[in-house]
Amino acid sequence: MAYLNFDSSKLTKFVHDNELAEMQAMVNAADSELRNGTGAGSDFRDWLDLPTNYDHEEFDRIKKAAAKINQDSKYLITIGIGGSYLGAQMALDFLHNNFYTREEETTQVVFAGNSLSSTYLQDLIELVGDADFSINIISKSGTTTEPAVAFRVFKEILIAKYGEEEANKRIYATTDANRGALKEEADANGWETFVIPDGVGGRFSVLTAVGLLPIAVSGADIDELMKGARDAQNEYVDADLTKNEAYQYAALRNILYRKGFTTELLENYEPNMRMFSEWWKQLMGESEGKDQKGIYPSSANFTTDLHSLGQYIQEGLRNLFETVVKVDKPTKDIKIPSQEGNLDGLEYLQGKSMDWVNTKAYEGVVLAHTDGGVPVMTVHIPDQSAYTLGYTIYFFEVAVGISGYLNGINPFNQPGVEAYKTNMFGLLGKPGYEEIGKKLNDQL
Ligand SMILES: O=P(O)(O)OC[C@H]1O[C@H](O)[C@H](O)[C@@H](O)[C@@H]1O
Repeated sequence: MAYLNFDSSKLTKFVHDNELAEMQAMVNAADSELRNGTGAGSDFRDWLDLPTNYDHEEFDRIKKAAAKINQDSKYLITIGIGGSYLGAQMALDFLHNNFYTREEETTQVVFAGNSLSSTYLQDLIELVGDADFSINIISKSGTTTEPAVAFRVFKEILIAKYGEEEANKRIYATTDANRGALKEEADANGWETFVIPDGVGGRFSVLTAVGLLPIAVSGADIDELMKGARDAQNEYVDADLTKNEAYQYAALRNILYRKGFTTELLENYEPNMRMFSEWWKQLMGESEGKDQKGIYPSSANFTTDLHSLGQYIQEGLRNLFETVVKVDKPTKDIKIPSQEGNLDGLEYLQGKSMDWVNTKAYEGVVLAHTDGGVPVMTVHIPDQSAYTLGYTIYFFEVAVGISGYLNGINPFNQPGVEAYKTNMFGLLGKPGYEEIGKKLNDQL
């Protein structure tokens, strides 16, 4: 059995025994497109062997930069959006205490540039106050509006606080190796730079410096993270569906999709995995939602959302399926105390582990939702270690590569995200976009 345990045993009501095997020929074709680069978007497959084929010199520099930041900064303002944000945030949440703060000992990693909210940015400025800080600006293109705005604001504060020379030592730029506005600015000012490799798209970049620097600054073990991903890279190579659980997941979600189950909910039973779902949503949504087709990636956080979305999932429109990422061994457990009088009626649970109760809730939900007509699959992950996270990241990355090719699309581009940007630039009066702006303003 693989390190992760993918459980599709509850799908029998929805998927016949023969169906998975009948996908094998299509999976072989998808595998060949992915591995041999014969599929669309083949220039963006370098994440496939990233865990074994990364820049070790840069990896060491990341650790050194993290150590320096830990010494000289109370805050690391990590600026980025989409693939240049979600991976780091989800890893920090996944790997740390729910009330994560490293303020007292070392550096608190905080995020900016992931929205256009002026209130958020001003709140962050007020949080940082007079404290020492550094900036990690992350942008593959170097031109994305949200991070560029936040960077301007914090750069100005940094220079005012430290003067240009010291400020230049406190800015770390993670961007393209050779091109782009950010690369140019970094070179001109002598900032330390880290590379987002050409062949790794933003949503596949968490195991590059994009994720690794903030994760290392947070004190998490990036060696273990890479080791987990490396072992997963070695695990999920066989195109044989009986042997490859990441491919099984990819094939089964396509089988379900073709039966009308067009929305997938990624679910967890740990509040600090909420952002894991947000990371997964970009990975799946940007990869698969194109050519007017694709599974819509959504999420739910349990047991919390059983008290809000639970009704819909149980009895609403039957286009949903669920993929649970279940932690088998919690980082911490608590025993439920006894209480005199038993007024809350919970005495039958006294002395029981709270995680056992959480797991019984999960089991009950799987059966109820299955009865209600919602297919449920589970990816069991052993714990919330850095190793497990690296492994799990790779599981979903390789699955979406196969899944995208199974559905006949290019899983590695994202042409659709430009449409709103063009409109926004027109409305903002960006030079070169005046005509578009004029037309749009007439429509408003
Ligand atoms: O890293 P950047 O070039 O700033 O891009 C950040 C994000 O924004 C874009 O709009 C894309 O849709 C994403 O795929 C990307 O991750």
